[in-house]
Amino acid sequence: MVGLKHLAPRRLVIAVSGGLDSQVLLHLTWRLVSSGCLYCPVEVWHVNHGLQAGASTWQAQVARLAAGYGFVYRAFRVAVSTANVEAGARDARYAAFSAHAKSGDVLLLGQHADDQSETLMLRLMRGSGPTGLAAMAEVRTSDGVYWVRPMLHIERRQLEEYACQWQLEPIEDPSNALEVYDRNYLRHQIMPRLAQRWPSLNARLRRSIEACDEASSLLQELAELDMRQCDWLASDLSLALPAWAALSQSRQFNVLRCWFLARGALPPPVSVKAKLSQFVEAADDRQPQLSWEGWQLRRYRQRLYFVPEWLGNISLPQSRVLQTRTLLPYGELIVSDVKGCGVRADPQACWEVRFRQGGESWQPAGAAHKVSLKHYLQGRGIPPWERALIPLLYCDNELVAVATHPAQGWVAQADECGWWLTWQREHT
Ligand SMILES: Nc1ncnc2c1ncn2[C@@H]1O[C@H](COP(=O)(O)OP(=O)(O)OP(=O)(O)O)[C@@H](O)[C@H]1O
Repeated sequence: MVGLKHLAPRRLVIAVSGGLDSQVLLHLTWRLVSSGCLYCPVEVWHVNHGLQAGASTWQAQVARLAAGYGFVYRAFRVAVSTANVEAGARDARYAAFSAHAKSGDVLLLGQHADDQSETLMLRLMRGSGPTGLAAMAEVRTSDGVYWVRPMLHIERRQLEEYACQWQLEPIEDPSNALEVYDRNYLRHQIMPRLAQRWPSLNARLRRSIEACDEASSLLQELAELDMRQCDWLASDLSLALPAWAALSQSRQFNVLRCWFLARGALPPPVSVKAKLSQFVEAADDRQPQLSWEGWQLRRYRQRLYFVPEWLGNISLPQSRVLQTRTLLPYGELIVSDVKGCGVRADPQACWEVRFRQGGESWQPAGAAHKVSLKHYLQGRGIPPWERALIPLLYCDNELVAVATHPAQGWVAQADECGWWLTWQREHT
């Protein structure tokens, strides 16, 4: 198995459906463990999608398998949305794995070379670009968890021979025969014909996959360079509009695509792309915006912002009593003691966090007199859609501090000692 011996996991988890691939994966792992090549706790995880009559029987069969190999066994029951059963089952399964995996875990999945070729073909049919056509990654990390597919270079035929040699008894999922599912249709009707005409089909397709993977890495590197050039700020998800607009159109799209994918959002569809130049050229005071799939592109003072739509729909509390940690609907305020500068600490006073209603005024640190909050926020370049969300700190009904900059400490009135407030804002 590719690379598995070289991993040093905190815990090794094998995702086992009970089918051919995962049974071979399980057996190979057991051989590595029993020959002393792998020293770590090993667990077998099974997801019961509850979709088939045999689901509970399979769950029990996988439990027996795991016990036979001497591995810890865990099963998760998930609910699958029925709109698209195939994708729903996969999403529910990956969500269950993500929810239970911990940083340092290595999670093994049993996809093989034929699965990889099918994935490429499915993505071609969907019109994917280089990133999609790079198909499944052999190793991917997320939140410290390694998702590894060690059998991507092994053909299904080889797995069948292995299963036969070791007398494994894979569970046959009857839904694998249903050609209403695109993958099954490809597997049964298309791939065998292609392989007849072009022998070593998987190896041929793998060359394209590798070329796409390389092209995708280059596009990512170019996007990172361009984003730096465009003064991209992670703190407020924005970049400089003039620098971005000066790029060629392909590089503009490339920046947006990589930017959005990194935030877990879908890249802009063709309909949005077609409106981009109009959006860039619109006058500032028109407050132009483009929306798709729960996200918006907005402009403010020569910067381009990528804003999650839910931000506009948050229901904010009228007021919250300030605590050492005050949880707000999209972030947290943390109070710590400081010397030299801070909000003057008076534990006897009534401290509250509120949000903007309009008409507020206050006296920022160093200012000779009070200013309107609206002008203050304009002066700090806070975009209009952000202003309602900024936590305001009140002491005995008087506005004393304003959290204008997420993810940074903020102070209002200088004093000998006091409180330092950190506003940790959640971005999606
Ligand atoms: N119900 C499940 N529980 C745990 N892991 C699963 C489950 N379904 C799939 N997997 C994991 O994902 C891999 C790829 O899944 P795929 O969608 O090809 O499912 P599959 O065809 O049912 O896999 P298999 O050939 O193991 O039956 C499997 O090899 C396995 O590691």
